[in-house]
Amino acid sequence: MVLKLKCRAKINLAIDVLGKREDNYHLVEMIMQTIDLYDCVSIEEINSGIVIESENPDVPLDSKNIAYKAAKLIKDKFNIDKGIKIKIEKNIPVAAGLAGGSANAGAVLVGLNELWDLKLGKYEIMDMGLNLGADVPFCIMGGAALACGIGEKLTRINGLDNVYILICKPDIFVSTAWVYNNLDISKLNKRPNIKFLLNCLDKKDIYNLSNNMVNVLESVTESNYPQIKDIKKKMIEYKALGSMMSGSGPTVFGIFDDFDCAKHAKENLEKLYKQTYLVKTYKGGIEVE
Ligand SMILES: C[C@](O)(CO)[C@H](O)COP(=O)(O)OP(=O)(O)OC[C@H]1O[C@@H](n2ccc(N)nc2=O)[C@H](O)[C@@H]1O
Ligand SMILES: Nc1ncnc2c1ncn2[C@@H]1O[C@H](COP(=O)(O)OP(=O)(O)OP(=O)(O)O)[C@@H](O)[C@H]1O
Repeated sequence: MVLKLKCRAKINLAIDVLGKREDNYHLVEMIMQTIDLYDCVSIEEINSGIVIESENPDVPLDSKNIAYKAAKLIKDKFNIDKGIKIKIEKNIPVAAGLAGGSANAGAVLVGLNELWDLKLGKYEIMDMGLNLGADVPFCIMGGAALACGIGEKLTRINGLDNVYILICKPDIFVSTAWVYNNLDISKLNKRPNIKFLLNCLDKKDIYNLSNNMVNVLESVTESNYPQIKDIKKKMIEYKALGSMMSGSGPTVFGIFDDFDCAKHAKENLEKLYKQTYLVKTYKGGIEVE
């Protein structure tokens, strides 16, 4: 039996960093939003081992793949001696700040729970996901959330409802660890007002939301990669209500209230940056087909 799952990318509408834990992970306050840009992950039982298949050359096919780690975690925890073949059809840009790998890992946990009838509840799966990465629990939950702790303490919130999001990823590689390690918390001059932004979401005021988004990681990535400023400037020129870097970057997103403006922006940005996608925000998370 082959089980097929869709797993979606996220953007961050706000990121604040409040401190650092002893293990060097940072304490954050973030607004997370799922978007309808998804990878298709199919899983199939085999006799032994963990096999990863993907046609995208940027996706590792060995134990470095976070989907491999997810399968190993389940196999070890439940002493399962059967193997698994995981096929990843990538649509989410890799190393983008969109949590594509985390979404794949989430899909494997959700899929194996079903395939092997493990009877884990959603929160148990999310807890297991945290062992793989800070973004994994949110990818499993989906929709929109306020994320605290290192990103795992999630409170469901009213998110953006069917709003156009233009995603634009410059062709550069940014390491999440490098960005966090180069952030000087004592020197942050602009921080998000999370309460205000949550209030905007409650009132469906996407104009004030778009104008007041802040990601404190942006200045770190931006200082090394001028493309980020360039894309943000162009998004606004093309009439985005607001534009910001997602996660640790380098993807920049723009929020649009008008389809024609969003389409025009896409057509122009993709001449310079080929990984440009026009999508909408999404209410769900991982879905079994
Ligand atoms: C930037 C975001 O994508 C925003 O949603 C997340 O905070 C990062 O989540 P992620 O990529 O799932 O993070 P992980 O794979 O767990 O960690 C990658 C690296 O990022 C740093 N890291 C991550 C999350 C966090 N709260 N503090 C950190 O300092 C750590 O150096 C870690 O070694
Ligand atoms: N299943 C996977 N899909 C994509 N990349 C993967 C996967 N497994 C491991 N990787 C490795 O992880 C790195 C980060 O990829 P990913 O697409 O998850 O980044 P991201 O969007 O920045 O994630 P996040 O926002 O959670 O930090 C890549 O450089 C890639 O080599």
